[in-house]
Amino acid sequence: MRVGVYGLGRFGRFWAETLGTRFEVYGYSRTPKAIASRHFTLTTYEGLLSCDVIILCVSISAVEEVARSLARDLSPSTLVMDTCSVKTYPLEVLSRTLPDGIDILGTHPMFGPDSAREGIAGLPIVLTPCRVTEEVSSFWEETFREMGLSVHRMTAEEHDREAAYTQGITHFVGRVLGELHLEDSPIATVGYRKLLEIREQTCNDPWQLFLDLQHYNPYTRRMREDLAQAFTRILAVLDRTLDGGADPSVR
Ligand SMILES: O=C(O)C(=O)C[C@]1(C(=O)O)C=C[C@@H](O)C=C1
Repeated sequence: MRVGVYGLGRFGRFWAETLGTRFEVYGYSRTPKAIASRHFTLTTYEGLLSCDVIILCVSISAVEEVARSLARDLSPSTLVMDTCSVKTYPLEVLSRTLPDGIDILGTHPMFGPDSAREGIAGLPIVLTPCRVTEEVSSFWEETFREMGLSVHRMTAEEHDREAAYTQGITHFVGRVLGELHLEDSPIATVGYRKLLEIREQTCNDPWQLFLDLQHYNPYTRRMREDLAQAFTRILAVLDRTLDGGADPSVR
């Protein structure tokens, strides 16, 4: 099976290398800067089109444009797999844009080059079958299991609802911490070090990922509002207890 990876940014490169240990992987990048790797072969757009499976590793906001060009050029029965950090929006775009004969399987590897530095064993991946036979979905589910991943099948809606309050909240808090220019300290507590780690990991990702996570997941707005209200509630409790002398155990 020839597996094509469309997009060789930080994640695309990492995923092409990881899959290249099991499959014949061809990496395609629209920017001419892409560098070859031991585990995959660089290819042209035409080379990518000849693959049996094409894995999209592009930003969420680029999916529509990429899908439009693939829709014109793909041969029937190709499997297109996305890897976006949200699921409802890209799967809606792919089903609307790609012709009927093209299979679509949604995935979200819940890790990247930073979080999988020690390997991918035990890390979660979400599988959202969209327009694909059960046989193909099961093949990839089994493949990811054999690679040591923890596979979770869920609908796009279930994924986005849950991811808003797990990944979405983490990136939001990480970016807020990034605004504070916090420094390491010789007396740093374990908890503080964890905060710095969250800042590093989230701010290391492209700014576009942050924007797209907050924009294209329909549940992140609510998460941000909940967070803002929680912040305000805690400040109000402090104001009441510190300034008014109220009992601090009463909230
Ligand atoms: O390991 C990294 O580099 C990541 O940032 C991975 C990370 C995350 O931890 O939020 C970022 C985007 C993907 O959707 C999944 C996971």
